[in-house]
Amino acid sequence: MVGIVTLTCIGAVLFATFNAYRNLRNNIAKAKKTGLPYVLGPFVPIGYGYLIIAEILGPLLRKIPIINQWEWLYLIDRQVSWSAPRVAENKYGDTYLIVTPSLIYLKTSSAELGSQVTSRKTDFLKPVERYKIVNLFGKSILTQEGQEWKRHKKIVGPSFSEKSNRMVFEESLRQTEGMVGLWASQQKELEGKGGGLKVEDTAVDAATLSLHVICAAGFGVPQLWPNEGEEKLMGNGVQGFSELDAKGMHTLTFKEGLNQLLKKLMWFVIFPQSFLKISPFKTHQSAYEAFSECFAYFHELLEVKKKQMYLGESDKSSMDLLGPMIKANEVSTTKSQQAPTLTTAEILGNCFIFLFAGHETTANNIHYSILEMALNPKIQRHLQEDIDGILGKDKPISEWSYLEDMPRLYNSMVGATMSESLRLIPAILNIPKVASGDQIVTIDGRQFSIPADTFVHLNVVGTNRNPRYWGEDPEVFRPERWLPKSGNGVVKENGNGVVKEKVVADGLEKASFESSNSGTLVAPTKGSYISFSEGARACPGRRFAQVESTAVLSKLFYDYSVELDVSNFASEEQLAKLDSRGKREVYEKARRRAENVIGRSEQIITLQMRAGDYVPVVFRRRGEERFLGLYT
Ligand code: HEM
Repeated sequence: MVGIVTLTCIGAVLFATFNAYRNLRNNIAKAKKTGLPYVLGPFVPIGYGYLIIAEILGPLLRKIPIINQWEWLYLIDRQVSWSAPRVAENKYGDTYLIVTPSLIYLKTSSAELGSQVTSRKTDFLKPVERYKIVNLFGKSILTQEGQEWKRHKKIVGPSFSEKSNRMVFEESLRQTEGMVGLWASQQKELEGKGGGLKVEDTAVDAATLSLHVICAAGFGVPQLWPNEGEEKLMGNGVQGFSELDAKGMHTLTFKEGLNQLLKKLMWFVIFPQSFLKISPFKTHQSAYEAFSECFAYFHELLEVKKKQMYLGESDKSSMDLLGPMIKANEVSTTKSQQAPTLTTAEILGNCFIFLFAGHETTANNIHYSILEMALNPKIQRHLQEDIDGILGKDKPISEWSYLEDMPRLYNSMVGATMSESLRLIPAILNIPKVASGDQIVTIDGRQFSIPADTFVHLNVVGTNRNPRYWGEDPEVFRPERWLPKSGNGVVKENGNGVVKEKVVADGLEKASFESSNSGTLVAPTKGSYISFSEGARACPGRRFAQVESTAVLSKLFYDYSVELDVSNFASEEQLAKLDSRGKREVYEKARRRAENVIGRSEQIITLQMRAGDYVPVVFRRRGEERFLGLYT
């Protein structure tokens, strides 16, 4: 008996090995035909199984002599585009393949190829089966392809309107005041004595702020900071959603539920919900609790909103992201054949996707932009000069105008700063696509045939830092490159390496902030700035995020300057004895540490600082800076 089992096992292994060998040979033949450079390997970290194997096996194999020379080992590091930007591209060129027995993988940092991939939406599909995990509440625009995606897009797309952008602007300003109010309440004694507002980890507060903005502008349920009273809601709160304590049968507040679910989402990747529900581990139980609380809240929210619509309050500003979906749901329940419809589960699915796709991404952009300002005092001063020039002195946020001020702020150093920050530190490292059949593409005037089912990764960092499009200093944080007429270092190409004239403003900026009379930001070469992706599947929340970041950064830097906290490198007494040069040396130490910490960032869902990493900063009232004046 044992003999038969052993023989069967050996037979199965031999068969699998032979099959793998045969497939590899086939794939090598296809790869050779493309004419693109390729590297061989047993697998690529696509899919959770391979990802886990790569995470465990990669570091082990990299320690073994001779084996550690294998290029493949470095290419499969899922952080490689961030941790070693453009190293592979410098060796193989902007486009290369990894060939394995199970698939051909293509990675590209070419704007020309990227544009073809994103614009040929039926030739290169989104591998939506890999996004299934976020179908926790129902299918959504993110997790659908083809006709189904079109149906979602038709309904969800109009949610991102100018009306909702205006709400985002106003809410972001209010929330920035709320966040600063929290910092001030935590350290009253420091401010006013020139001590400033010390913030240990800006990422945490930026995440809360961003969640508050989506809750209010997206779902009409404004939120409070812990130090604020309910009077701050000015009657706009929604019972059961806006309070600081859980009400009724709920064990978590709406905000706690969302926060907890977004933080613990990875558990739903690893285990089925049914297991998390009965798991003896606390962290699993709280992940499940967050899910079921959110499920209940989303249902209740729909009811509240439907009631508002029924009562003729559909124009209430809070209807924006949800309104079009609820209307489509009403159509679906009345079985009208005319308009596209959405089921209740699909509305919940899309609500969750807005939170999932829009919350951490925007928060990270705000967080890293603030840190870049602390690292680059001269740029910070330029930013503040622009803000002052646009807003004048002492303008309360109630007088900031979305139509007048927003476009001017966006098209100034403010928009330039967040765009530059997102160019160098994008939220997502790779944008995945799959070739739906053999596809002919053109790169530098040559045609290549990409085999069917090739898995494509558009390398966001590799593209955004490609010297071909970004001039001689693509690694340098230089927001001025986005401003027109500044020797901006954005190279316009026609795809054959021929430099064309510089062009300003892509369609989006023009359409979005059209009342601008202050010029527009430089539009990079098509396909060379892909932090929001491009084409039909580009981020629909782009303007939402841009408006939010613009408002937050403008308000913060209108009132405050940010400096790195140097208390780990010199005490107050030591600082008092130092001359300018000595103080600058201390600041440089803090800068080196901060750059190190930022460099260690990693992509879990989005690119963010590692758990336990943070860069403490101090916000000081304008005119009370300690270190910025040392950099003239
Ligand atoms: C700085 C902030 C943001 C960045 C960098 C960003 C980036 C992206 C990228 C790269 C994609 C394409 C992903 C892919 O193809 O795999 C995407 C898709 C998406 N984003 Fe954003 N996003 C941001 C903010 C937002 C916001 C605020 C929302 C909503 C409120 C949002 C909603 C979505 C949705 C629904 C999709 C899926 C679109 C589709 O598949 O058709 N994003 N985003």
